[in-house]
Amino acid sequence: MKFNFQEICMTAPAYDLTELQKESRMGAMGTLDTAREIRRIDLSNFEARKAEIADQLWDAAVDVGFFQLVNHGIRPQEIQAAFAMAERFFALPESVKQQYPHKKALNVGWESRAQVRPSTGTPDQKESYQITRPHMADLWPTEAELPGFQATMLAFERKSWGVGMQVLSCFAHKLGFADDFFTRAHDPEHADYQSTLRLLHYYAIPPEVQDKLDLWRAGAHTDFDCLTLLYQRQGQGGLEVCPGKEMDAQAWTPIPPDGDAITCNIGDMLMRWSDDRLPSNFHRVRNPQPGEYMGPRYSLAFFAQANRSALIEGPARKYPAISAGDYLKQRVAANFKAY
Ligand SMILES: O=C(O)CCC(=O)C(=O)O
Ligand SMILES: [Fe+2]
Repeated sequence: MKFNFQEICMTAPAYDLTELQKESRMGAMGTLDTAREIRRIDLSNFEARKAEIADQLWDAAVDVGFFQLVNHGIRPQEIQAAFAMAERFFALPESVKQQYPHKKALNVGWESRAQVRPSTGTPDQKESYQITRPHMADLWPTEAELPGFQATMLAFERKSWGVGMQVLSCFAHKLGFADDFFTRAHDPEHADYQSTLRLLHYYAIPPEVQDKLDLWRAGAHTDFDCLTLLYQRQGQGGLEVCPGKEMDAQAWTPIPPDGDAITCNIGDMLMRWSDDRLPSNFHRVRNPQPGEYMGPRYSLAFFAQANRSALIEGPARKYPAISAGDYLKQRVAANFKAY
């Protein structure tokens, strides 16, 4: 498939969500800003310290929108086990992975170079596999193909959900909702649960193209969800952020992997649900530059996406109510147009 930059620009205004119109303007390289502080929030002793943690989360979310969680209760061994399994999954033969293809209607399963970001108009240089509990019937590799994969990933998904709900309970509190408001909206026992664990593998850069890289590992975007929990691997950097309120300046700040800290960002769903008080933020994964590590990059992302039937409506009703199901459908459609 050929991509023509002008064509992309001309089609951009056709997006009906304002989030997408914004995104279509964010494809340029921009400049570097290393002065922004990515705050680290300590979740230890959560129940007793909840009020203090909620204040810290709120301030970090409002200022930069990205923050890192430490002492979050997920053990380093569990994170490493999930990464090891993800690596094994992506190392399966193409013919095996093809049996578990991405389903656009449900946004689950395996894809390779299929996600075209509205910002760049080119396919992300990655493969990914998405797990959404209720829709996995024919999408798990068999135990013979990859022993222990399903159990490891389901356990990791559940742990990530737990941490995500702690953070969201703080935001609920600050927004004047009941503390368990978002936990109920992300109920995993419900058939319309749509939170997703995504395994990501950005391809190693072959030597012959290392000095002429024009594609993005992940083009600039905001996430569709309420909250993203991102796990990165030491030595495999490239993630950069540009706070939404500063998008006109297009200055990007790197967020290097940092031990077992979980990198978090607010997504568009929570921005809308908070009447824009909690801004979602642009981020991207850039290619390594000459002299940097050119090997593969793995990451794991948990997207807390409210259940399909949940109604997104802020306390001040700034936007018309929309179901989380309808909201997500529009965003997925704009990213996977080709099929
Ligand atoms: O892999 C990363 O570091 C970022 C992934 C990401 O932003 C996404 O999948 O939405
Ligand atoms: Fe993202």
